Amino acid sequence: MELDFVKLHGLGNDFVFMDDFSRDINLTKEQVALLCDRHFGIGADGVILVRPSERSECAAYMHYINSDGTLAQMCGNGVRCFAKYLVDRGYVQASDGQFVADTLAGPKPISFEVDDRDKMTRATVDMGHPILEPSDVPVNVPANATSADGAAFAKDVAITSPWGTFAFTCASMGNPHAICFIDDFAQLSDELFTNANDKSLATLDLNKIGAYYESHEAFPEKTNVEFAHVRSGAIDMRVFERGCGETLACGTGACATNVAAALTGRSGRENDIVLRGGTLHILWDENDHVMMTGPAVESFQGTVEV
Ligand SMILES: N[C@@H](CCC[C@H](N)C(=O)O)C(=O)O
Repeated sequence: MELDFVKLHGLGNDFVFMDDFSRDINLTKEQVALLCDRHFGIGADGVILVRPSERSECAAYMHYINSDGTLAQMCGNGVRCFAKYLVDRGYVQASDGQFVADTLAGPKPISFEVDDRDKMTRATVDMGHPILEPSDVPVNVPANATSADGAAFAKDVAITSPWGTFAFTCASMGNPHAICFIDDFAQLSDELFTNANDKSLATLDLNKIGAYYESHEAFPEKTNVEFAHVRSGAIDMRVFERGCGETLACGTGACATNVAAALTGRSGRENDIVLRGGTLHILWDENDHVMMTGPAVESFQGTVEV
């Protein structure tokens, strides 16, 4: 079968988009893995099928599939690219400046900016409220803290690994995240770094430690794993994503990290989250909504045989 595709990315977190308004694309896990393969396929972190929405207020439905073929409820970088796909192809009027995207995690209102050719450049997505109750994240640990709004959550919960014990704060943005803040990388085992003479977030061996925690028994639906370092005015973050491994950026991960930093008293509620692929601006507002702002870029389009 030949399928048309468009490749888009948000800060290097990249996706193969396909028009599935007729709902007749049914990809197997193997086909998704091949499309996402960087040597034998197009190369991407996930596939996004653009489908009709059953909600009258929504322009379309984003069906997100990780590169290993598993479904995820939400994708922050993907939903900005979804907005660009819809605006640039005229499914959403550029002059409207806003619309609502439908996702497995519910409707997400989006406002966007366009350039002088009416192509979308940046978007702010209302990602909704974070889910903090541990059983809803889900994470199999009891809540050990309460937010200023009275929400119980798992704060800096110690979970052991073969390389030492790490403290995770857990939150869901529709999909699960476990965030570990590290102040001093020099204290960690040499085995966790690709260069033990330069221990930093940049040299942390995420393929080792991220993969371990992604599938840890504490996380019944697996988890996205973030390692973060708070500095003045910004938070540096790297992510090992459930179902695709390390990516250059993760929108939901940036939102969850911002929430976790605020919840644990490490920062305020508004931060630049600095990822390998660039920076997202995240605000956890007074109405308990997390607002994510960042770019979306189209790379190329083509036809592929699956
Ligand atoms: N890259 C995404 C998240 C994609 C889904 C994730 N891997 C999961 O399985 O939950 C983002 O930008 O949020």
